[in-house]
Amino acid sequence: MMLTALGLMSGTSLDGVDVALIETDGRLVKSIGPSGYRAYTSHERGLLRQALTEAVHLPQRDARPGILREAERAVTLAHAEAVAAFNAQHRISCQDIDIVGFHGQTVLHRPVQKMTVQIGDAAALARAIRIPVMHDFRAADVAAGGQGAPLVPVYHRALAQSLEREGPIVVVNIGGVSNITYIDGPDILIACDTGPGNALLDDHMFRTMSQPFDCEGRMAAQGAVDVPWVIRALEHPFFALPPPKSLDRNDFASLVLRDMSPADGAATLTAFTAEAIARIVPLLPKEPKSWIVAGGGARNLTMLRMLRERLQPATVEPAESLGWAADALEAQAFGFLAARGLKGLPLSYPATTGVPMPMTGGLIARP
Ligand SMILES: Nc1ncnc2c1ncn2[C@@H]1O[C@H](COP(=O)(O)OP(=O)(O)OP(=O)(O)O)[C@@H](O)[C@H]1O
Ligand SMILES: CC(=O)N[C@H]1[C@@H]2OC[C@@H](O2)[C@@H](O)[C@@H]1O[C@H](C)C(=O)O
Repeated sequence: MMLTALGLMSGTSLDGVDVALIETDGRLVKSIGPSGYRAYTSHERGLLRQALTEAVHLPQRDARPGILREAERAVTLAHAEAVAAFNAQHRISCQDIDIVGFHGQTVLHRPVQKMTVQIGDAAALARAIRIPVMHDFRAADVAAGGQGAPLVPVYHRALAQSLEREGPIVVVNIGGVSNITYIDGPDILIACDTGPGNALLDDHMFRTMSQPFDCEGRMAAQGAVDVPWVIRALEHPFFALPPPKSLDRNDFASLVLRDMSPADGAATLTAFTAEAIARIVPLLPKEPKSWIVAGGGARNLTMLRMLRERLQPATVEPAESLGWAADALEAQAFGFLAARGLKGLPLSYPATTGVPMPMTGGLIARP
């Protein structure tokens, strides 16, 4: 049975809430509907940044001391507003939507300690929007010994099925953290995080230029890469680990650039992200033939150039050039995952998260 699913994603970039509608049975994507976005205010972003700092001390995953409670309230409210505005704009009523997939906001991700924490109150959201809400997608995987991330690979696979192209294909999502999905025919699906995405670069642009990100990679385009710094940064043991593997947004936050201009800093951090993505190639079964770049990083032209230089002769193209919505892809994925969760289908596999067996997940909150 086809379901109309509304996916909601608030990613590690802490920029806002993406909303996307899809029609799916959890296997096939029948149609892709409109998408929307509700940016966080600077107050909300500040709260989320504080929540990330405080989450490091969380004693258990459902505890919400201090600022975390306040941040959770803000996340829930922002999502409720995002859905209300989206439904009003597209004249959709709550009865038209079968299920909402609510990722929440990750504030801590330490799978080794079986801790992955996404804040957001699903029961309150379900009451506010009067639609059943599936949430807590990562917990079952982590409890079973998996990484709990990335979860979008099953959606990338569903989209790639409609592309008639020879594998292996890699979809790389450059959000706050970068992750890849390797697809080779109907049976081979491998995934992992690769390293930084835009988070270090965003933090650098904010610190040095009071800008939220390096628009189109213009700042990086004017700078010179500090190659020894990138080589040293890549000595971190994470990069030599084979997939599956995952990261917390702040796993590389302790890496500090030496004193350099904002442009050189942007160029160096962009090169670090691109090089970290390219480092996954020798850890994959075969060299990919084509790369599809999704996430906000696909809008960074310097990032795309640096990726092309490192991944040739493979082709590198932004997801949008295939007609995929680069910004809404993850929100669509969480709509798709909600449909899969409702049907008890796997969200993750041994080769995508390291979970011992294919694993379904998600909990339901009803209005
Ligand atoms: N026009 C642009 N030029 C350059 N970079 C951009 C542009 N638009 C967005 N970005 C980058 O993309 C980021 C947002 O990406 P995205 O929405 O994919 O992240 P996310 O969903 O929060 O992250 P994650 O995938 O880690 O959960 C911004 O913080 C910025 O760094
Ligand atoms: C724990 C967590 O929230 N991880 C995110 C993060 O952002 C990108 C990367 O790290 C990915 O592993 C994951 O998000 C995507 C949506 C995923 O689960 O596929």
